[in-house]
Amino acid sequence: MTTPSVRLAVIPGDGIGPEVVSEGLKVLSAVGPQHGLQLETTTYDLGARRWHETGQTLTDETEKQLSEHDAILLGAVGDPSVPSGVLERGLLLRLRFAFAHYVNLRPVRLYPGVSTPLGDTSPEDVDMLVVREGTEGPYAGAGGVLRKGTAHEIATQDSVNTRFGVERVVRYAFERAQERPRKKLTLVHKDNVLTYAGELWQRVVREIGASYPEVSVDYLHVDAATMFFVSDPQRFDVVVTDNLFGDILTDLGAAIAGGIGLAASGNVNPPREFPSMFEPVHGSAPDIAGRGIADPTATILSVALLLEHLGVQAAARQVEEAVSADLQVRAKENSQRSTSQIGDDIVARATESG
Ligand SMILES: NC(=O)C1=CN([C@@H]2O[C@H](COP(=O)(O)OP(=O)(O)OC[C@H]3O[C@@H](n4cnc5c(N)ncnc54)[C@H](O)[C@@H]3O)[C@@H](O)[C@H]2O)C=CC1
Ligand SMILES: CC(C)CC(=O)C(=O)O
Ligand SMILES: [Mg+2]
Repeated sequence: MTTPSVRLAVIPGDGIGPEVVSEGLKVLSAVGPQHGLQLETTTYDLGARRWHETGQTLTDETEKQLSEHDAILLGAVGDPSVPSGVLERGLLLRLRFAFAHYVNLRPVRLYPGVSTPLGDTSPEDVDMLVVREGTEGPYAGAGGVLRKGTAHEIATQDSVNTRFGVERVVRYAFERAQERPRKKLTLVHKDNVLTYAGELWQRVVREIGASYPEVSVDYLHVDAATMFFVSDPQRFDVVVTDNLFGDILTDLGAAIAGGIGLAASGNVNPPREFPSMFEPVHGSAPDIAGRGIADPTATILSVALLLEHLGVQAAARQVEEAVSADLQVRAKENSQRSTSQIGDDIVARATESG
């Protein structure tokens, strides 16, 4: 069966972004066509270089062009030569908000053979799906500064939680929990202190949960959740949480599942009114950029999420199995491979099994 052609926008971005994205594309262009996928890729030069050259992060025209794609693959943005937040807010968050990426999907899975700081832990013990809200919370940009530069300066950063925004992400999380064997949903918040927002999240989970009687619901304060991620990861199946808590929890999730170089994510617009955007959980890692040592696995696993989103499940499994096989060999051989060597090896495994 031939799948219609897919228009993919590629934003390599900054730091290690271009290095890992080229490996993601290598895998995508090797595996996709085996499943009838015709890819039309357009690369967008956005990030620090462009900002220095033009003063622009993202123009309305580029945003419009991006919106005309079926999906986006992003490396990472952010560079020490650009004031903090300019690219992160002006490019990355702008896209997440403009394209209603209200689901920031972040699987936390320990692959066989991968070592974890948790010690003697098996893959079944770490298998969760974090559903992070992606368009609201403290990232919405509400707040401001009063009396700047004085001894009485006040900076506020408000957390925005709309009924509409909370409801749509919670409903998605219940849907995902419902389809998983354990059917468990954990709401993570801090409702003992953030009482207005926390109560809204609790109420929405209760109300929507009434339509999902098979899903068991649990609640943890975010501080306790960080502890249980490490001490008892088995207790988590699907986790739903706000933008900030989800950001922090998923770096921790990456650490317990073998490291930030393995953690994949998707910024998903479930109604498909806008292109969803797939990217590794990590940032631009300026400390290792340009040395060819970044691990591209997170980006390659993000490509698997992209394939799943495009409905080519068999291709997604093929990529994931190739990664899993590669990770098992890594564990045994403890070899130091370059970014592109890892990409080549995963392509070889994926295509020999395909
Ligand atoms: N989605 C995005 O575009 C994100 C962008 N950022 C931006 O990235 C820049 C750096 O942020 P950091 O807080 O340092 O986070 P980071 O995730 O870039 O790096 C944290 C640590 O993990 C290592 N690391 C990250 N990815 C790796 C990989 N694939 N292979 C091997 N090691 C890897 C880095 O070398 C560094 O030591 C900042 O400008 C930040 O704003 C941060 C997070 C997400
Ligand atoms: C740089 C931030 C805007 C994003 C981030 O850290 C993340 O989405 O994980
Ligand atoms: Mg983050």
